[in-house]
Amino acid sequence: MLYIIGLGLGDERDITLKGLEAIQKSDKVYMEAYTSLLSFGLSSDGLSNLEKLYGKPIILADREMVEEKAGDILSEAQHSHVAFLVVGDPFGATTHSDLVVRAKTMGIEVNVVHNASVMNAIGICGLQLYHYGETVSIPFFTETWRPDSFYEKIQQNKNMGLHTLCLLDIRVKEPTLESLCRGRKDYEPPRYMTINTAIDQLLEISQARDEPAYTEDTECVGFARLGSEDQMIVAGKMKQLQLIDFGAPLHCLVITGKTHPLEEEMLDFYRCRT
Ligand SMILES: C[S@@+](CC[C@H](N)C(=O)[O-])C[C@H]1O[C@@H](n2cnc3c(N)ncnc32)[C@H](O)[C@@H]1O
Repeated sequence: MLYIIGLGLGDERDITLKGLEAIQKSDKVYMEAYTSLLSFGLSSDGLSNLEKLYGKPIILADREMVEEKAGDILSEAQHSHVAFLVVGDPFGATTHSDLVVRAKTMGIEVNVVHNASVMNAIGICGLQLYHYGETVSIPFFTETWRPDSFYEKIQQNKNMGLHTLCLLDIRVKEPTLESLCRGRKDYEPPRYMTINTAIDQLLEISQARDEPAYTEDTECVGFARLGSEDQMIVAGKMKQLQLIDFGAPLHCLVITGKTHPLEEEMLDFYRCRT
């Protein structure tokens, strides 16, 4: 049996009772550690908090492990109970479908335990979830790679009056360029994109267009550490949010479309006053 269990967004206590029971029944517990982050991070302390509450040792599975060793995880699940933990919801903006497809193809029973995701937690600001268009991901620009495919999607959403959720890049366990050349793997320190960097990049792309889909005066909402006790939510123009320090990761940004008066009333609670 393969259990795929959502942990929610805040800390170890956000697990559901069903999720906890499934972990306790499992012979081995893996935790996916590269598409999101619980609010206390994955330091050795953070991990031991999880292990203490869940009563089981947890094996951290980075991208390499999930991509290269999925076969091993799945063959364990053929004859024992294996839990695969995912921060947020297993199907909220993450693609664990490949694992499910491989498991089902091998005849392994798959049991998914859902939890809160960033995709629904953003509802707290009052912008209606059914007024959103396609979600976009903003990757870190480099000197030589400045992809702008998110721009057309934001423009299409804007044209339809829809809001856009921008998920911001996470770089965990990325091999350094030097180490790739040397054939030995050294890793860059983890990087999590801030709202400030996202806005810099978004404006760099829109400023090169004739009739930009958004400008520094476009209304947005910035979210940091949703679901944790110190979560931060601020609504304001892009140029206002650009100056705010949102603190520790994770961050995401919503570019608003056409708003309903009730949405505006809710947004007022979060409005930037500067
Ligand atoms: C791949 S998505 C997260 C998927 C996760 N499975 C879920 O359901 O929430 C990761 C991105 O979502 C955003 N994000 C995730 N959790 C967040 C949080 N608690 N607060 C703010 N943004 C968050 C960040 O932009 C992050 O880079």
